[in-house]
Amino acid sequence: MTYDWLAPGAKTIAPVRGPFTGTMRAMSSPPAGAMAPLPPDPGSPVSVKIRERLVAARKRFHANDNIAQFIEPGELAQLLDEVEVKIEGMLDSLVIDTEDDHNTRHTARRMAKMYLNEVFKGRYVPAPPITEFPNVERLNELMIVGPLTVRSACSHHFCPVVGRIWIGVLPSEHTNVIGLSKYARLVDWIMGRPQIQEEAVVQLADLIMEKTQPDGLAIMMEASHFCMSWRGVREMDSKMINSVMRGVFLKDSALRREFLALLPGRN
Ligand SMILES: Nc1nc2c(ncn2[C@@H]2O[C@H](COP(=O)(O)OP(=O)(O)OP(=O)(O)O)[C@@H](O)[C@H]2O)c(=O)[nH]1
Repeated sequence: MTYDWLAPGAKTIAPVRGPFTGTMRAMSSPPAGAMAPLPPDPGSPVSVKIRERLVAARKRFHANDNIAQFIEPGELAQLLDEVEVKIEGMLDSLVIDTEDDHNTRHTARRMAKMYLNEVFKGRYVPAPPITEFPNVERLNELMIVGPLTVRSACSHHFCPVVGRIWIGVLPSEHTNVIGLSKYARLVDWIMGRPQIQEEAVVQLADLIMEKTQPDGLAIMMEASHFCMSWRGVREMDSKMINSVMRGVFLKDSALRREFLALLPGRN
C-alpha cells in the first residue's frame, strides 16, 4: 500500500487507518491451528501502535475519551511529527502553497502542536493530581464554585465551544474535600477534548462523583458553539444551556432551586 504523505515510491505494510485486522485477531482467541497475531510492525506510524494497544485492551477511543494510559514515554513527540505530516497533506489538498506562502509555511506544525498539546490535551495527558482531604468538620452545606471557563471544541466540526460552568456539591461526612482550584483543573481536562456538550457534563459529573463521593452534585453549563455562529446557520447569540444532577439533587427540588438561584455571575 502506498501513502501520499510518504516519500514518492515509499511503501508501508501497516495502514494508518482501516480495519485493523491484526488487532481484531488479538481481541479474540485465534482458532486452534490459526496463525498467532503478528507483533506490531516496528515501522508502523505511532498512531497505529497506540490504536493496537487500545483495541487489544478493548478500550474505547472516541474523540472525548482520554487515552493517556496507552501512550508510552516519547510517543507524544512522535505523534506530533505524524500529525504534522498529515496536516501538511490536508493543506496540500486545500491547494495552499505552504512552501512559498510565508504565513502558512509552519502552519501544519502549529496546528499539530495546538491539537496535541493545547486544545485536545485532555485526550493525551493523565488526569490532574487532586489532593483529597477528609471532611473532618462533617460539612454538609451546599457549596457552589463558578463560573469556571469552558474551552472546548465540538466533535462534529472541531469548531470552538466557549462558555462557563457552575458546580454545586452537597458533601456528606464521607465526602472527600478537594481544593477549589481542582474543580477548574478537572473541567479543563474534560473539556480539552472534542466534545458534545451533553456528554461533556456527564463525563465531568462522573469524574467529580468518583473523586469526592458527595451526597449530591449539580452541574450547569452554558456555552457558545462556533459551529453555529462562525459557519452553518451563523446564529451569533444563541447558547446551549444544560445541566446534570446527581444524588440528592435528583430528589430534592428545593435544593435544585437553591443551586440555580445562587449561581454566581449568572443573570
Ligand atoms: N446536541 C448537540 N449538537 C451540537 C453540539 N455541538 C454542535 N452541535 C450540532 O451538531 C450538528 C452537526 O452535525 P450535522 O448536522 O451533520 O452537520 P452540518 O450538516 O454541517 O450542520 P449545520 O451546522 O446545520 O450546517 C450541527 O447541527 C451542530 O450545530 C453539541 O454540543 N450538542
